[in-house]
Amino acid sequence: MMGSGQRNILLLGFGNVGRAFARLVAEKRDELAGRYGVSFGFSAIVDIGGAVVDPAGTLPVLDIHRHVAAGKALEEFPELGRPGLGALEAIRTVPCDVMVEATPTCLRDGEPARTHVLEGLRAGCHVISANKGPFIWAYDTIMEAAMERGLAVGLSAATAAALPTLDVAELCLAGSRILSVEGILNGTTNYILTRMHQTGCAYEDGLGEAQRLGIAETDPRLDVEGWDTANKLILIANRVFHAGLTPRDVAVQGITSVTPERIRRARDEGRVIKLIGRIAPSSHPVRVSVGPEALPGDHPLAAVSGSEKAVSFETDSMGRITVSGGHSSPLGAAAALLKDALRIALYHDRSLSRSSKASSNP
Ligand SMILES: NC(=O)C1=CN([C@@H]2O[C@H](COP(=O)(O)OP(=O)(O)OC[C@H]3O[C@@H](n4cnc5c(N)ncnc54)[C@H](OP(=O)(O)O)[C@@H]3O)[C@@H](O)[C@H]2O)C=CC1
Ligand SMILES: N[C@@H](CC=O)C(=O)O
Repeated sequence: MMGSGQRNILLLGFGNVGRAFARLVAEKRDELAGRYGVSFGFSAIVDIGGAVVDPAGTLPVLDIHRHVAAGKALEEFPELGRPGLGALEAIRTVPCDVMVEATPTCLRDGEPARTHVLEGLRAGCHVISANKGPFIWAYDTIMEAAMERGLAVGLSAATAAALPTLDVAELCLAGSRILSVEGILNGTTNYILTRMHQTGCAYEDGLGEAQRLGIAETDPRLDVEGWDTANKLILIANRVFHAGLTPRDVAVQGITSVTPERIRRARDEGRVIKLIGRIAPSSHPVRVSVGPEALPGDHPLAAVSGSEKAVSFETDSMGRITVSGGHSSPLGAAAALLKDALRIALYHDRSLSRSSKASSNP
């Protein structure tokens, strides 16, 4: 537990991202201890059928990973498996310092992850999330619950993961006014559009490939209908501009109507079609929109290809800052979760113990 040197993690969801995260943390255990003096253990991992539990935080994560990769159910892991143990029961009964949410994003109401996050905070855990659902619907409620308890909420993995978006806006651009944000924030659609551009294939073919890479959402309509991009923009707008937005407030168009013919026409004109998300921070209310656009070849986002992403901030005093790369992948999402977990361990916990101050940001 907190202060004993090891931070224990309760992980919800053991799919592409959950597995990549558990494995990354286990494989980097010695490196993290050596470089940062921080050590993480897992006290519970939960998926839809049950859980594995070890309140001491010594779950043999790599063995569990191998067990699941061999096609066996998580909850059937010898001795530590708990068939039928659900997320809420695990949150209420298994001690942890940090709860990681990596279950599927639900656009309709953010559940059940929204309840998981609030219960995790009530149980006194910091929360880091790859899941956008809770925060598109209940951002302010969740942040208030965290602030009241002096707990941190990390959203790097939910806001384009390996591509830093919040860090750039909040840290690198501190003191500058952000006039506009535009970006390619969904790797799946950028992968599909790139394949269509290169090979003339239909969008369904590119989607199958993105699913095999493990980057498409559990429900891939979120990707191709533009909602994953919109959800990331809502989180960025709510965090950076205190916009108070939900999915009801955004104009979203995806790529399902982008035909090979339209791609060809754009190419003949020296243009490239990309799914672009925009935030206009100074409009009231803050305006967020998503849709396919035919960019001229020299546009800073035109060369972003495959599952890579990019974000571009226009500022009053630093000019235009564009960050690109950070391709979508379960490993990239895992690395973003690890970044938030480390930051909580290094800065939040220590400053809390020194000053007893609360903060909602890791
Ligand atoms: N894939 C990526 O590259 C990225 C994904 N994300 C986000 O990460 C989250 C997870 O994505 P991903 O790993 O790809 O999705 P997967 O579909 O691969 O994995 C989801 C996991 O959650 C489990 N699960 C579903 N419902 C529950 C529940 N009620 N309680 C406990 N576990 C549950 C599933 O169990 P079971 O398999 O048994 O059904 C599965 O283990 C999503 O919210 C996504 O938006 C963020 C960044 C990148
Ligand atoms: N489906 C997303 C991954 C998670 O955010 C993407 O394709 O970028």
